Amino acid sequence: MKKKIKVVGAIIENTNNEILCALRSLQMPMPNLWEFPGGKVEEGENLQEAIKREINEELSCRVEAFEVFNDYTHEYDKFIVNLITIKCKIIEGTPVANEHGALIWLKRDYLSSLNWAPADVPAVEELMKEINI
Ligand SMILES: Nc1nc2c([nH]c(=O)n2[C@H]2C[C@H](O)[C@@H](COP(=O)(O)OP(=O)(O)OP(=O)(O)O)O2)c(=O)[nH]1
Repeated sequence: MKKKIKVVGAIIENTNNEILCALRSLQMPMPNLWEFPGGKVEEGENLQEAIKREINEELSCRVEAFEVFNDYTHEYDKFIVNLITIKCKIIEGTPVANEHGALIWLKRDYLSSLNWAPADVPAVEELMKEINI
């Protein structure tokens, strides 16, 4: 049976209404795909705790986590990912790519120009449907 992992991803928007997109590095599994920064939820952690910890580790900044934005399960060849995206706001620091190949801020309209991890596609589509200011 395939292993199922629970993963949280942060949807971080800046004051220009751009979304933070992160490129998985060549050292990571599933390299060269774009994702929402985050990672696996550890045992005993709630989603909010997990996303704050992951963002601190990966981007060296602190976020406030709001509501769940999208919850989608995707079956990859070797495992199943339940990706839960959460809207977040940076409350301290500026994102630094400690682990990712690149970080970019993109307006919603351009999100589909990136090659996203398959589990992220529904969240990306939902974001693109949100009203652009
Ligand atoms: N972080 C993140 N992972 C995603 C997304 N979409 C998606 O399919 N994944 C997959 C890639 C990985 O197989 C898995 C998350 O693993 P990870 O390697 O980022 O998690 P982690 O930081 O806890 O890693 P680790 O050091 O414990 O191995 O979920 C996404 O938007 N963000």
